Amino acid sequence: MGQQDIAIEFKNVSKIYKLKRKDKEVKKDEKTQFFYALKDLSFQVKKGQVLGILGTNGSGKSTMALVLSGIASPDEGEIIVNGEQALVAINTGLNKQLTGLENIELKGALLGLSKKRVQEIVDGVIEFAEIGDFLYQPVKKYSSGMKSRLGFSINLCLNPEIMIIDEALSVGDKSFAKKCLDRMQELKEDGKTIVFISHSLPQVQEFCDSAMWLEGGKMREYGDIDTVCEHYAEYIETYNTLTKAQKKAERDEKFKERIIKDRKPGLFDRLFG
Ligand SMILES: Nc1ncnc2c1ncn2[C@@H]1O[C@H](COP(=O)(O)OP(=O)(O)OP(=O)(O)O)[C@@H](O)[C@H]1O
Repeated sequence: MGQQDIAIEFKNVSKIYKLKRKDKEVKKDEKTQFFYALKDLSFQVKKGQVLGILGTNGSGKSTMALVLSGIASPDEGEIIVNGEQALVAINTGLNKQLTGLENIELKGALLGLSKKRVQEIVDGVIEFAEIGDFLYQPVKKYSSGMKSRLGFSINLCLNPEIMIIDEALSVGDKSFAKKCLDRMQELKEDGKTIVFISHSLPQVQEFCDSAMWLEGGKMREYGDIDTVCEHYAEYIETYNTLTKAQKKAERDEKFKERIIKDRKPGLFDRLFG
């Protein structure tokens, strides 16, 4: 496979977050900790590939969407993206003070689009989002379903080569989710590269041709859709048989593995100094 066939490449990518601990038993100098939201991920996504990202709460899926779309940058490693990418997510990308229309104009200006192109996107959003006069209201007055409709529609109308969808279908009504899925199917048939992050295993399995399973910020498995979904379903089934205390112990154990004990001064000075 040549470099021209690759849409996305991660080379040893890590994302580090700062964590403030308030528990009384934690020593003063350990109140601030750093941990890996994503750890040492290396993989490639081919052009036209439809990749599903699976993982339980806190496994790093949304962080993955942020670094994939360039909203957040990795703290270690390198991400190479060939083609314009757009992120569709519930809570990112929209300015709450601005109206829906102003959000489209702002996005167009940031991307350097012509007036004509922006008008085409506005027309497309009016048709697809079906939010009526709310387009002229500030986004802070929108319900989460409306925000998702607007965000999804803007990104669809931008027609990006790489589309990253983070849980955008989990809010709003079923008929709109169906309309989005139909549109995503068209994008897939058009050969666009799609990264689809969802809590719904059946949705991922139906729509994607490959899957990545994230666990504790690390890649547990990456490959053919049916194989990864089967292993993930088995894991979830076993996990669901655990008691509350066992689940908590497992979560705590995984979290400990993500904490960075060895503070590399250079890195931390650069990140947080
Ligand atoms: N801005 C932030 N600052 C500090 N920690 C963060 C931040 N964003 C996320 N985290 C933490 O990073 C880890 C990964 O979070 P992320 O949201 O990527 O997981 P997720 O798989 O999308 O979870 P969920 O399914 O619950 O949405 C979690 O432990 C989360 O609490």
